[in-house]
Amino acid sequence: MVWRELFNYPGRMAVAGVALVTAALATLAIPYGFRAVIDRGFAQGADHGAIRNWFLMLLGVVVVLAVASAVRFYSVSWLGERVVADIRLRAQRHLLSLAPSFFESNSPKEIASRMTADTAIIEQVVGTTVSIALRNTIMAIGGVIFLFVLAPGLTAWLLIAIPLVIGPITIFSRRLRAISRTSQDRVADIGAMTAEVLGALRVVQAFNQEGREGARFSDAVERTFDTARTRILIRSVMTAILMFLIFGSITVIMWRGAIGVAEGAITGGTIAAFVVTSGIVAGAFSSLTEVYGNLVRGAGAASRLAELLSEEPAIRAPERPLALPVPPRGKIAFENVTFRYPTRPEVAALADFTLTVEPGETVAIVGPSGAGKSTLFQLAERFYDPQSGRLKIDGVPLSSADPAEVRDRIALVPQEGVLFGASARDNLRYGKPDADDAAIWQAARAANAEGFLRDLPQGLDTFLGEDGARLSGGQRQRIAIARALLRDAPILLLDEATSALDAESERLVQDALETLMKNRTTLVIAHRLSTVREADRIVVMDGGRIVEQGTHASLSQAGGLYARLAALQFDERAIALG
Ligand SMILES: Nc1ncnc2c1ncn2[C@@H]1O[C@H](COP(=O)(O)OP(=O)(O)OP(=O)(O)O)[C@@H](O)[C@H]1O
Repeated sequence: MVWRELFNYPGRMAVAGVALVTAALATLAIPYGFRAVIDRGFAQGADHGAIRNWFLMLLGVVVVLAVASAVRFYSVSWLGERVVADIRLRAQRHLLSLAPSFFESNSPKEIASRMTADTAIIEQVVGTTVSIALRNTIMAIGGVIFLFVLAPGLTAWLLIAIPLVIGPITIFSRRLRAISRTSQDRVADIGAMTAEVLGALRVVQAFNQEGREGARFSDAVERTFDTARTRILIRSVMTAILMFLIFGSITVIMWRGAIGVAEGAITGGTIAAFVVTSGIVAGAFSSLTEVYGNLVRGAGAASRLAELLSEEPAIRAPERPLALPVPPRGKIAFENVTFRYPTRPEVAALADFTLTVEPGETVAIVGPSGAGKSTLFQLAERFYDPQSGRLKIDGVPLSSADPAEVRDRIALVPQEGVLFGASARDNLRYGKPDADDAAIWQAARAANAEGFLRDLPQGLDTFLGEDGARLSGGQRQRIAIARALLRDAPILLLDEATSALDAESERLVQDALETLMKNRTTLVIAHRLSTVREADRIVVMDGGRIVEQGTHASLSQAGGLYARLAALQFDERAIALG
């Protein structure tokens, strides 16, 4: 997946590759230059011109190294960031195409963490780790070849010393990595705990539990500290052992080298070049062992994301969708529909359910909790497909139509007015992004939302805040109604709010709803007496089936489930009026 994304930028990849190799070779050229400078440039009686030439050459290499390193860093990091940006965009587009059922078995929280944490790991791998790995591979191989050319005898010693140093590093780093992971988890616990407590601050204070929360937090902080202490202790010991091994081996090798110089077998410049190069080679090897873990982590992150991206949407348009008739009529029919939620296959949320709502008709759905009322809406919006039976809009089966076209014919007013963290204007025209202010105000007026919208500090530009927390329940409902009015769809799915509003607010919402329902086919999950009284038909549901149908008057008289529900659910006047 990552490769495919990378190959969208071949030019950038080529530049990065050339810079990478150039920088690695320039690094290796520096000790070679040192040798020449020491052996020839510093020789007694050497000619100043020769000294200048050697030093200028060395400076030239340094300039190449500096420029190549900068180009490498920029292009490789650029690739890392770009690839992650592309993956994030693709992932979000893909997630929005999945049916809601996917998120019942895959928690949105976990997916959010994949979008941030896993992509960050990939960014690190592409932007840093791969480049470190390539650079160090080139330097390790090139360096060893160079060392053999310089002094084969000493290199043999070095090849014994390298595993001696790398071995402990590998063992320690593995242990350290495990502890770092625990350490990160502990820090995450602290974050989660803080968020939880602040989110429930009112409850904590109302129950006077600040002390207990403090103690709980203090436990978590101390646990984090203990883990961190183990981590830094291991690191300290590791530093001591490594220092000894690295400088000990250098000392031994130098010692061998000094004997060589004394015997006239090698020059001082060669020794200097040898020490610097072996430092580079050792560094390269140790980086390689370190980045290996990161590469593995990156592969894990990439495969989790790839899995997410390859998830097929459960609902999609057929190859050749049937067009819905124009102009729309607004007829909606459920024909022998049986449906079980994928996560709860043992319960039939709808069982052989048949209902036809004629264009312009208002049908109130009433029933106890869990009767399947909301499920009707879920199927009408085609968030799920029924296991048997079918739904039709204007005579076209939903499964043969394009879901986008079906949803275009429907305006949904959910129980809780959902508000996005955006301006009032954008919230209102959510279902019709091209609506102008005149149309927005007209809808707001019809939804009884004009007054409070005009009172907002910056009018329609006012930011409605996270979850629209700055508006009351009734105001949010009226915004949802105005939104549905603007959308102007022939079918209205209305889930009346159960939350109690004060009488004034209730009346405003009710008036707004009446305007909205005019000339539309309406399916309303009713919680208010006024709604059921005005409906053309009341459908009483229980256990996924229709148990009664009729008007308020006829059903109240029948003395069945409706009469009992009405007595409980609607206020006392319901009984009196019924
Ligand atoms: N997303 C879901 N996953 C699994 N089961 C579900 C899901 N949503 C609803 N159900 C189950 O399906 C049945 C019908 O639920 P539905 O939400 O349609 O009832 P309802 O009549 O709207 O109830 P309420 O008035 O409480 O909202 C219930 O048994 C419910 O537990």
